[in-house]
Formats: sequence, structure tokens, C-alpha cells
Amino acid sequence: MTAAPDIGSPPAGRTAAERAVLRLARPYLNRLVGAGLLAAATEFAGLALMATATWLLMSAAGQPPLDRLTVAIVAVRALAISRGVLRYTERLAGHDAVLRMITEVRARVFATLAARRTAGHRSGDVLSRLVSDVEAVQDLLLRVLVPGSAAALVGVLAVGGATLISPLAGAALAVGLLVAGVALPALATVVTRRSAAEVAPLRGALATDAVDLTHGAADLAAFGATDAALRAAEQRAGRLARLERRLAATGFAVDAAGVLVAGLTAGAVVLAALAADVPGVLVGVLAVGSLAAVEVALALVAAARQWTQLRPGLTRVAALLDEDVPTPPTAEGSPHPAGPYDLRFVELAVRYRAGAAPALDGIDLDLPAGRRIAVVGPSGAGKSTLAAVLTGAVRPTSGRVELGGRDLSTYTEQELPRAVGGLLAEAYVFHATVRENLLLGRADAGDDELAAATAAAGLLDWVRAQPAGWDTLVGEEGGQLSGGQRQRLALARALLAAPPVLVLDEPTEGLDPAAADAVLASALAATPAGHSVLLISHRLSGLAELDEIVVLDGGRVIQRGRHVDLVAAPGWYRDQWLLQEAAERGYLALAP
Ligand SMILES: Nc1ncnc2c1ncn2[C@@H]1O[C@H](COP(=O)(O)OP(=O)(O)OP(=O)(O)O)[C@@H](O)[C@H]1O
Repeated sequence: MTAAPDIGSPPAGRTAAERAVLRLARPYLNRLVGAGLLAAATEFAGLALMATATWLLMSAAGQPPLDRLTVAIVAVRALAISRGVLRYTERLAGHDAVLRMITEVRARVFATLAARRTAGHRSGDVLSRLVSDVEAVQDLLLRVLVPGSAAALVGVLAVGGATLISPLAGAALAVGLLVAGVALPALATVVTRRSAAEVAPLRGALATDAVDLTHGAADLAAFGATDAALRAAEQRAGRLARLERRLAATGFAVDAAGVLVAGLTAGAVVLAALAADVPGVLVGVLAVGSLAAVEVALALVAAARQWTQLRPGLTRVAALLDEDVPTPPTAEGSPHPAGPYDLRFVELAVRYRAGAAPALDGIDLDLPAGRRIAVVGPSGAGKSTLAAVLTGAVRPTSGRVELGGRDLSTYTEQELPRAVGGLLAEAYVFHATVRENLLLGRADAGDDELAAATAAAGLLDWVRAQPAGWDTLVGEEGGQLSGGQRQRLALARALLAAPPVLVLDEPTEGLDPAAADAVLASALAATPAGHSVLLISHRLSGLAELDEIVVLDGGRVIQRGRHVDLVAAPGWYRDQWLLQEAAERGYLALAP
């Protein structure tokens, strides 16, 4: 298995993203073409309405018999009504096609992201892909391709109509339409591309600033860094405002150029028609029709601007969709994986980023079912990465993990949590009651089981002391609990789930030494016999009962054995043990 490619890597070629979107749109092509034709019919009805109304007004000025005008009067009414109806149907058809397609795109993007649960993808990043990047696909079709092709079609029809009246006027209109529909959009893209590319990351940075300045307000104030942080945010906001002003000014100049092109085109068409001796009424029709046709073509300027803004999102979605989504194997995938859960790490290596030092570097470990081991080591040694591989949150770069004789990667997303689970680093406590947080571990647990798990985590007395008991609300992210209580609640939830392979990543973090020893002992005692335990810990106290202790450093196993043997041998474990003992003796001597 190889590490996933960088999430932002663009696909080859400048229009590869658009081609990928069109490939996806293929099943909905009929509907999209229908929407495009309806959009063209809408624009054409508008243009025909202007031309017919002009003919009607100019002809009426000559006071002909009314019956010569009847058809035009009816046509004006019919065109006015049909324009509205056509616009409505076009929106309906376009959105129907695109929303059907987008559901599928979202599902595929989600499946690809879920299959690439390598580290380095933050949840916010994933959310932005699911929401904004997928919307870029929607906008490309609805705001760029459908209106763009409609404008092109109407332009061709308008030139055809004008040519029937006067070929020279048709040629003048064709030139005007090319300037308005091709040259101006290209110019708008070129002059705004650089600023537009800078605006998106700046907006992202400002959103991050807003979060940091509010969530981190207390810490910024404590370190006297509030002013500096505010100044940095203000500078970014100023730069964004300058860029947006520049974009607005450029947009205004392009729009003004569009109006100029419309006027010049109409003028050229009139001159050409006069030179060709076209009757006066038809010259008027050509003039107004040209203005309306250029107006339609100018919609391409807006489409081009939109396209420039959509490109980064499209490129990312296309990069994701180009990947083959590995479908989880189902042949062996019964919902209840067969035990016993012997665990083997074979030459396991994890590298978070190409070129970075490996977080795990050739780990070989055997954990027969029912064995209890601790993984210890200095900060950054790779302990949490080992747990993350085991729970499927991080995929190995090389080597493998076998669970119950099967490669871990063959476990489905339903199977794995039934076999492996526990308390992971920075466990999340939900804004719900104590009971609801616990039932996440095992939905059908009764009160006795809740009480047993909570007692093992040392939280039962606190729950009993609360007026609302199990129904006590814990606040957002457990904000109404102390750090220690939050940790105990998360531990109780893991103990209640009691998976056959229990991972406990720093279960006693935030507890004082005496409480930590007591909680660890009761948690291990509460784990059913036959269940394996992989305990990750900074503290070396309380590990004497474990079957084995594995010391990691720099992603490699540097020592292993039982506690008594490791404290007797020179090495990291004994040094650390002596240091921690001295520190905790000092702490206990000072504790009241
Ligand atoms: N999501 C990530 N992206 C990139 N690198 C990471 C990521 N998580 C961990 N690392 C790197 O992998 C290495 C091992 O980290 P890991 O969290 O597994 O260590 P640890 O032993 O659990 O450390 P600690 O005891 O401080 O929690 C570190 O060098 C760390 O910088």
C-alpha cells in the first residue's frame, strides 16, 4: 500500500479538471443539453422580442392598416410570455440534471476521502471539499457551460438572421459578437486571474484569524499577544480589501468596455445596413437586435469570471475523482469478524509525508489474544501513530497489520470498530448527557453496566453526586467537566464498549499520580479476560502487571520486556522510571 498523493495535486493539463467534470456529466448529458437549448430559447425569445417590438414601433409610425401589424402584436405578447416560461423551465431542467449529478459526485468524493484516511487531512479540509469544491462542479455546469453554450448558439442565430437581411451587417455583427463573447471574457480572465487566486487563500486565512482570535482570546491575552494578532489580522483584511477593490475596478472597466462594444457593434451594423440600402425599418431592427445580441454575448464575461474562481475547487475535485476508490472487500466481510483476535504488526512503517522522517519504522510485534502490553517512549516516538494504524485511522505506508489472521485493510468499516476500539488521543466528549456520552460505547448497556464502567474510570461518585445523575449535561466538548472528569468519562465509554482489542491512549492523562495509578489498575481489572489491551502511556507507574512493555523511539522498538526486567537493565526505560519516581515522590511530598 502506498501513501496517498497530496490532496491538492492538480491533474495534468489545463482543462483536465473540466474534462473530468464532463465525464461525470455524461449520464446526464440529455438533460443538460435540454437545459442548454431552453436557455438558448429564452435568450432568443428576448432578442426576438426586442427586434419584433422595434419593427412594430417603427412600422406603426407609418400608420399602416392595423391588420398588417396584428401578427407582430401577437408575436410580441407571445414572446414576452414565452420568455418567462422558458426561463422557468430552463432553471428547472438545469437544476434537476445538476442536482442529480452532484449527489453522485458528493458520494464519490466522500468515498474517496474516506478511503484515504491517511493523516494530514484535517476535518475542516474534508468538509470544505465536500461542500465548496463540489459546489464548484455544480456552478461550472449551471453558471458557465449552460449559459455559455446558450449565448454561443444565440450569437450564431443572430448573425444568421442579420446576414439574411444584409451580409455586410451580419459580418459586422459577427465581429462585435466575437469581441464581446470571446475577446472580452478572455481579457477578463487574464486581468483577474492573479488577484482572484490571491483572494481565496486570504479569505481562508481571515476565517482562521477569526477563529483564533475568538477561541484563543484568553491565551493571546495571557501572553500579551492580542495586539500583535489583531495587527496581523488587520493587515490581511487590508490586503484583501485592496485586492477586492482592484477586482471590482477591473470588473467595472471590463463591463464598461462591454457597453462600448455593444454601441460600436450597433453603429457598425447600421452603417453596413445603410451602405447595403436596407429599408429603414429593418435598419432599426438590426440596430436594436445587435444591441440585444451583444448583451447576450456579454454574459460570457460573467461566465469567464465565474470559471476563474471555480478552477481551484474543480482541480481538487478532479484530482480526487481521478483516483480509483478502493471498494472494501466483502467476500470475507461478515459483520461479526471471527475471533480470536491475535494481533501481529509485520514490518510496519508509516510516513505522514513523503520525505519526512517515518513515524513508525519497521515495527514487528506479536500480541496474542488476551495479552496486555504497554507502549511507552519519548514524545513523538510513534505511540499514537501505532494506535491510529490499529483503529484504521492511519494506513501503513508499508508492512502490514494482521488481526485474527486477516490483513487489517480487509476489515470493513463496520467490522473494524467491533474488533478494535477504545480511548484514543484527545477523545471527544459530546454536548449531551453523561448517559448519552456513555451509550456511544455500547448502545444497549443497562444501568448496572454504566455504573460498572463509570466506577472503573473513577467517575461514579461524581455522577451520583450530581442532581441530574446520568442525565447531567456535560456542555460543549465537555466544557462543564474538569479535564480529569472528561478523561474519566471518555475512559468509561471505552471500557463500556469493551472491544476484543482495547486501545487506551493515555487513559490517565490529566489525573494526579495517585488517581492515575488507581484508575489504571481498575480499568485493567475491568477489562474482560481474553481481551487484548494496548496501553499507550507516558507514565511508567502501574505497568508492573502488564505482560510486556514495548519502548519506542523514533518509530522503532528500542527495548521490550516486563517491567521488572526493564527497570533492572540500563536504558531509556530505567532512566525514565527513576526520573518519574523522583518527580512523583516530590509531588506526593508536596501534595496536601
Ligand atoms: N497527523 C500528522 N501529520 C504529520 N505528522 C504527524 C502526524 N501525527 C504525528 N506526526 C508525527 O509522527 C511522529 C510520531 O507522532 P505520534 O503522535 O505517533 O508520537 P507519540 O509517541 O504518540 O507522541 P506523544 O507522546 O507526544 O503523543 C511525530 O514526529 C509527529 O510529528
